[in-house]
Amino acid sequence: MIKFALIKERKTPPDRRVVFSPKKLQEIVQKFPEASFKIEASDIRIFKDSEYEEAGFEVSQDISDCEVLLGVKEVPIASLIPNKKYFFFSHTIKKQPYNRELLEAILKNNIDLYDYEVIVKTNGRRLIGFGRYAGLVGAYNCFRALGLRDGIFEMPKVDILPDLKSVLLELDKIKLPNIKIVLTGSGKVAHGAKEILDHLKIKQVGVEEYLNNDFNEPVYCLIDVLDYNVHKSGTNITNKHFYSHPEEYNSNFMRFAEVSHVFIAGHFYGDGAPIFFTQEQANSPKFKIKLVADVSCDIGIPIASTIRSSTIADPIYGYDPKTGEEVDFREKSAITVMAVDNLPCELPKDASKGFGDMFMKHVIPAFFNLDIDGILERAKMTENGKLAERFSYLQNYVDGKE
Ligand SMILES: NC(=O)c1ccc[n+]([C@@H]2O[C@H](COP(=O)([O-])OP(=O)(O)OC[C@H]3O[C@@H](n4cnc5c(N)ncnc54)[C@H](O)[C@@H]3O)[C@@H](O)[C@H]2O)c1
Repeated sequence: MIKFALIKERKTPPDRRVVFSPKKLQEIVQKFPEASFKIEASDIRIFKDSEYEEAGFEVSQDISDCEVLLGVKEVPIASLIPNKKYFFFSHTIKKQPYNRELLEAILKNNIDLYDYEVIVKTNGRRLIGFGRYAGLVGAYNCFRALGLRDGIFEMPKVDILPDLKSVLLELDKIKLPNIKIVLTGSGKVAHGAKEILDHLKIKQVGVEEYLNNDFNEPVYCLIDVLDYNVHKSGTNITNKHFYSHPEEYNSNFMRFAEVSHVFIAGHFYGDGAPIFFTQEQANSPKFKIKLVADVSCDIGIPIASTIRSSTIADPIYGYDPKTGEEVDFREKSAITVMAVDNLPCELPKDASKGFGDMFMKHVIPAFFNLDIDGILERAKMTENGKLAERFSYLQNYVDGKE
């Protein structure tokens, strides 16, 4: 028998998401009778404690008898229970300075940490994440910002809507002007954003058509790394080559910036990759983009206008390309920016359900099939108070030496 617990989220601002809904848990225990689940009491979770109890699960303040603890966001150091297996987004794999002490505490407390970001296939492709919901909410927020800025329509904020269905109903009420939208990426975020564009029946066009033609309807173009970067030799190789040698490429994004009104950023930006546009480029008379919905949300470097992340409470700001400073998003000279970095939190019920489906499909079986596909092995960052081999590159970071 493996005893799992759904732990309470303790980060501020409160995160209402959870790994499994009560219904999903019922499905799991039916399929895997050797799994049991206890729920740590929480007054902020999107599903109430009483809903788990009604589904037949024990809710308690004490989950210390459980072996595998499942959370979403970082667990505060003071709340870590030693000698457990934890699953959560630790935000340490890129050596994020603000979580160095957390990883150090995880090692000191002999915790086995499994991070959702490294639950991957053998080819390294991620299996689990909230990306789709970030893309869905990010694209919705993009049109909400457009409506507010240009005074052409008003849309409610997603976090006051109950679910995705209501979000789609709100989109049905708007009419877009004849804009050109460029959407970057090829993963879950980009595809989530694409779902919204397709729901709005915006026409998708190919790169050449997008760059060269005018349209009498709104259109979008979905572009990937070799569309917006070009190898220094002038001949592009493969996406894989770009991922491993980004420094051999130059940005080719300006050709899109010169014809697009809106940029929805849904790509993954790897270290050393060419930047999308600089302040200087944003200042050039040819630069046309006036709204950036930056779901990728890498601050400061790749997209000059993303000078900070924004919040669900206050999602939109303006960027003045002349000064590089923040201004009111309604100012004529401004590029409007939406850069909320916790977008899936705006849709906690759907995001939790979707996440639970993926976790059930890709991870739960691994606990009961001796991990034949190596899913758990690859995702295990720490064991016996040490970093796993795959994560030994984090040693200097944990030791405070970089
Ligand atoms: N704002 C938010 O709330 C929010 C939420 C979730 C994700 N995100 C961010 O959105 C971005 C995309 O996330 P996702 O869920 O779509 O990721 P994903 O893992 O689903 O997709 C990433 C894509 O990028 C490609 N890729 C892999 N390595 C790359 C590299 N070195 N350079 C360029 N591309 C590479 C992959 O092949 C894949 O197609 C990430 O930066 C993520 O942090 C933001």
